[in-house]
Amino acid sequence: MIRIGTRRSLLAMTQSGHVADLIRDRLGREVELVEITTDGDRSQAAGTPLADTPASGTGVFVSALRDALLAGEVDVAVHSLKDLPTYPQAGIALAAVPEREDPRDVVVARDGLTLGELPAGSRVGTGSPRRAAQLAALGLGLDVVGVRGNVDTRIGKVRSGEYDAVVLARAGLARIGRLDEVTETLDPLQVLPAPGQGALGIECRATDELVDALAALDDPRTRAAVEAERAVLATLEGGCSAPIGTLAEVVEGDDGDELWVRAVALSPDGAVAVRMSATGATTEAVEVGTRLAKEMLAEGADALGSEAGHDV
Ligand SMILES: NCc1[nH]cc(CCC(=O)O)c1CC(=O)O
Repeated sequence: MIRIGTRRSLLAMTQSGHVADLIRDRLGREVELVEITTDGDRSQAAGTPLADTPASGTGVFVSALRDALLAGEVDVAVHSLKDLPTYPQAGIALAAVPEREDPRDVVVARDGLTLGELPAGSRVGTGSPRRAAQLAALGLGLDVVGVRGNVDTRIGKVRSGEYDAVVLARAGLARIGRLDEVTETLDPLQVLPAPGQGALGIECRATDELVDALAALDDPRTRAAVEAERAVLATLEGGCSAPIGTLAEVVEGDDGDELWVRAVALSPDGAVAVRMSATGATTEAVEVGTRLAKEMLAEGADALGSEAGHDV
């Protein structure tokens, strides 16, 4: 019996349930979901929501699941990959990255509108410096305002008229069956997603026999893409604190599959951006991402500061 530790939120339960199905179908093993209540959940219940990925350090949600793994209370933890820090955690293995959902950001706006149709001064909610900077860079005169809470809470602020629109990850809406709320899917040409967005990270204890078994759930194309994106993030984080968007895709090259990686680093107000791309072998994902980020730092990304630091 494999025990999967999960938070109680709808998105977490859906993601854990999806991985439970994969383990049953592909490994033929029995699975049980074990609920883990985190400090973050308690503080949300008490009415003071925390950011699930603070500007520095590992998010409270990620930490609680890893603690349960290391204590032997559960055998597997499922995370949104974009919530996982780039540096490894002692004793924990990232055993599998299954096939990714659509990584793009989407708009949920009043009256079925797109960003371009919203009048200047419209209130657009996002808690992410990456989204805020890229929205500002569109030059539409939108009023970008902070928003916290789960997906339902955020959509509710559009329904109630408090905001004209919110920007969210398409993958989160897809997983909880709310894609019908989407009024526009943002082209990565304009808004690049967070590193790892739309992908899941499946962790287990590094010494567990499960490391080898779970490898069967790994999708090599997704793994290559997210390794490149996380290398971009890790390298840029070392040299600047600007909001970052990046997307790696496996595309058809002259000699078969190759990785195509796009990335942007922006000043927090979106006024200055360094936007570049790189291609390379799918087997050299980390190298491609690292090289791209180093070029971006040399092109001025190192001077794009943000007190808010990194968020998703
Ligand atoms: N930090 C919030 C978070 N973490 C993962 C997702 C969505 C699912 C994903 O990107 O895999 C979201 C919500 C959002 O950004 O809209």
